[in-house]
Amino acid sequence: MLGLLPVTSWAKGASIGWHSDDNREYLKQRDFSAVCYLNSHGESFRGGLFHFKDGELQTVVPSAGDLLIYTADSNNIHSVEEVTDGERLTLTLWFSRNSTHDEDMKLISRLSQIYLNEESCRSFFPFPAPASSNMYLFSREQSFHEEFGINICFARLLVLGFSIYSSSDENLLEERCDILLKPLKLTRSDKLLSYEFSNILHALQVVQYYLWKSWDLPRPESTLSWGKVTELSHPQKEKVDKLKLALIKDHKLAWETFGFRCHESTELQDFNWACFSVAITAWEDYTSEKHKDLIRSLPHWINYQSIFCASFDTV
Ligand SMILES: O=C(O)CCC(=O)C(=O)O
Ligand SMILES: [Fe+2]
Repeated sequence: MLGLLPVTSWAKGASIGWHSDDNREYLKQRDFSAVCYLNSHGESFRGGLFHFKDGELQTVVPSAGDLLIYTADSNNIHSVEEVTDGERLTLTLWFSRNSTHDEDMKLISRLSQIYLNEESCRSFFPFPAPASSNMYLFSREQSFHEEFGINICFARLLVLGFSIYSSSDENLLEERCDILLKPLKLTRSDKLLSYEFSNILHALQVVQYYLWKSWDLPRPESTLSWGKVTELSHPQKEKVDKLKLALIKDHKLAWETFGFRCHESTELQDFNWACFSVAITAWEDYTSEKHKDLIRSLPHWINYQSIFCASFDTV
């Protein structure tokens, strides 16, 4: 029986002190923990070493593909050193002996509700629905107040050289982050792409996809397949700056948190809107393929009451 959190990103500054993984009343169902390291210490990040408090194995140096398994109780108190540079990526899983805590079934039932309803199946559009806007607030203080922090989606785009234009009313700026949950456009070096993204997550995912796949994407046609690019007018520029000021209260924090990724900006140096426009379509194709896979697999998952069907065939 399995519980999992999706990929965890440990940005610079992240750490966790001594703890066991079942150290809260609501975590008592955890029997075993498994951490799969998705990238390597020394290559992708510095710091972030894993330590056991007791026992023979004291320190684990994360290396891509390694899986660390231990009991979730106080026999295995552990900690993670502060990440001092780069981004540490892990996949964390918890196993329970108690089947009532099986998260597969919860997820399958949720997915069935969404996808076995024909109406929602037909109306599917592969754009991510953002969570509430304060989910994306980050600040140095524990209390994530928008007066001090940064909006992490916006900060990530900013560090990669993009900014955002929203044609929404001026007074929407008052609502700050909520503006990012509405349709918006991307700008870069005073140029504006007329294509309208559904929301900030849509824009961010296309940018990430472009960074990931830019070498594999088909060559752009001479004209942009999505919208056109214009020079930002003076009033538009003012609006872009106003939004930036409203969403990034702590500029230094934005760079500290995401700036290490700047090697990616070399890929963005000869940025080409036509290529980017190809990425918009390619991303849409990619996500709708994933969606089709999910619909195809769902009956099988329901049948087996599990998403992760391990095969025990001997080689
Ligand atoms: O990422 C790791 O190495 C361990 C993470 C951890 O201790 C936890 O998530 O409870
Ligand atoms: Fe832990």
